[in-house]
Amino acid sequence: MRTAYSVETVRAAERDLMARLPEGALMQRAASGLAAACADLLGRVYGSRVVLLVGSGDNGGDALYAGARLARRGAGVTAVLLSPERAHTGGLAALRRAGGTVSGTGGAEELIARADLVVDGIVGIGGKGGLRAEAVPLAEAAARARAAVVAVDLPSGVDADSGQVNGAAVRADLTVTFGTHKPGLLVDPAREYAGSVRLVGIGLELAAEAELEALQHTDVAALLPLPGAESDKYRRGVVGIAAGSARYPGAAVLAVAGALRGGAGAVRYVGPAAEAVIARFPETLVSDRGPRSAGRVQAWVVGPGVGDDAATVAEVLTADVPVLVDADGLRLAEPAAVRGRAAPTLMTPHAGEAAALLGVAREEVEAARLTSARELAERYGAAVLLKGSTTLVAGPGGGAVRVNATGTSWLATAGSGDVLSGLAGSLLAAGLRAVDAGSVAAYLHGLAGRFAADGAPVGAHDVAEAIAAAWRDVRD
Ligand SMILES: NC(=O)C1=CN([C@@H]2O[C@H](COP(=O)(O)OP(=O)(O)OC[C@H]3O[C@@H](n4cnc5c(N)ncnc54)[C@H](O)[C@@H]3O)[C@@H](O)[C@H]2O)[C@@H](O)CC1
Ligand SMILES: Nc1ncnc2c1ncn2[C@@H]1O[C@H](COP(=O)(O)OP(=O)(O)O)[C@@H](O)[C@H]1O
Ligand SMILES: [K+]
Repeated sequence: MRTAYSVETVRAAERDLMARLPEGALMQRAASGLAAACADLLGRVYGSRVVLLVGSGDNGGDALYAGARLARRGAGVTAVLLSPERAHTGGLAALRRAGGTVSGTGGAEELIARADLVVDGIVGIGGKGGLRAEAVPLAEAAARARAAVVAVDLPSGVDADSGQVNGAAVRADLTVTFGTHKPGLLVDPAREYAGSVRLVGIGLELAAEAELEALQHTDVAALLPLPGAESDKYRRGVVGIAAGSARYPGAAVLAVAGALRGGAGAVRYVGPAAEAVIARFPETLVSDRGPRSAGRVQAWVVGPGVGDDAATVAEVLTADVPVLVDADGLRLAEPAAVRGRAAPTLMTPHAGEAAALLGVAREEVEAARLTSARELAERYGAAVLLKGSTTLVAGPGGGAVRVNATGTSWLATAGSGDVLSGLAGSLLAAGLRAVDAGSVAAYLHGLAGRFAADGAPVGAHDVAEAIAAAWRDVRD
């Protein structure tokens, strides 16, 4: 499991560790890891031109000490000081001793244009808001330059805890982060500014709960529901799909396609698209009676393509088994009916649907994914899977939010959300907890999207078909 911790937790762990170590030891660990990453990126350090962008805090100190290490290996290193009187004293002295030079911000843009590497030590976890005005032209020059950009701890200007970006921020090719990932490195829009991320251990002991968790292959493999020798189709779980309409039969077909690949032993379909479902998937158990009379299921999926069929949504919400609510179902569900449920509920909105539920603009949700997912989970007392460039799954009781690492923008294709809801519903029926079902489904769906696309556009049915390959890859 990859984890990310809040700034508050990182600060507390740093304090504990610093109290036990000689002064400056932690910063030397950070600088040594940073210099090594810069050297790897440069390939040849000797003779290279390195520009350090140095702010007034310890983030700038890391950059200065790393710059000193590179200067000792023969790089030409210039530090651009944003606040010369407040730059880290020890770091500055170390850089000067190693033969590095120092410059103010005048002329910095030309230096950046000629550099092989720009190290962004403007601001780290001490940052508030977007970049300050004097730093903006430097970030812009770095973005224009051919130099590789390495961010120290975080790209300056992004919010470490939320992943929000308010105003200008540095765009890095690589971020070297210390001790632990910060939430902003894993959640868009900030994630996009970070480039690839390298974690340098500095010995922090993080006792508190993580803010974010990202499942890895082994975590997913441990959660996948596998049939035992004594399994039969009912013991593996039956998932009910209440989806589709005369107008949108395809949503039903795609939700069933996902559900058949999710580990439940049988898929039961109720709704007006039974003919289309059976034509494509003859193994589906179909019923033209309402959800309550359709026969026992261990979990329901309701909503994809149901149009305005509020009665079906309301009926499913009274079920005493886990229910996944998606698409039209999110619009039609009575908030009180969701909140009043005793069995688990998993809601799977995209940003537009989440915005409608929260009563804000879509852009607000996209700018603040983490808080939006948490807020929805709390308001509805449900697990919430927020889809999009970063897929998050928040539990109803707070705690670490799951962030999916496998997504690909090839998944932004009509109907792929229907496949996801069928898949997640199937995992719920097989017995996974709501947060696990959502995050395992997002993981498999993301991998399936990558496998199906392989660099070319795909349709949602291709994604469904690739889910089996995603399972095999995870279990390998
Ligand atoms: N304390 C330590 O021993 C260690 C610190 N570490 C480094 O220290 C950093 C945190 O250092 P600090 O607490 O000094 O804080 P930062 O260096 O992140 O930022 C604080 C300074 O930046 C300025 N600032 C705040 N917001 C800004 C903005 N939006 N634009 C421009 N300037 C802004 C503030 O005036 C303040 O002087 C970490 O991110 C990490 O890089 C690491 O070296 C690990 C060890
Ligand atoms: N930019 C993106 N990067 C990664 N995944 C994305 C992106 N945009 C959409 N997705 C994924 O594609 C799927 C689309 O679902 P949804 O928006 O419900 O579409 P539909 O309603 O057409 O099925 C979701 O799994 C979502 O997370
Ligand atoms: K930085």
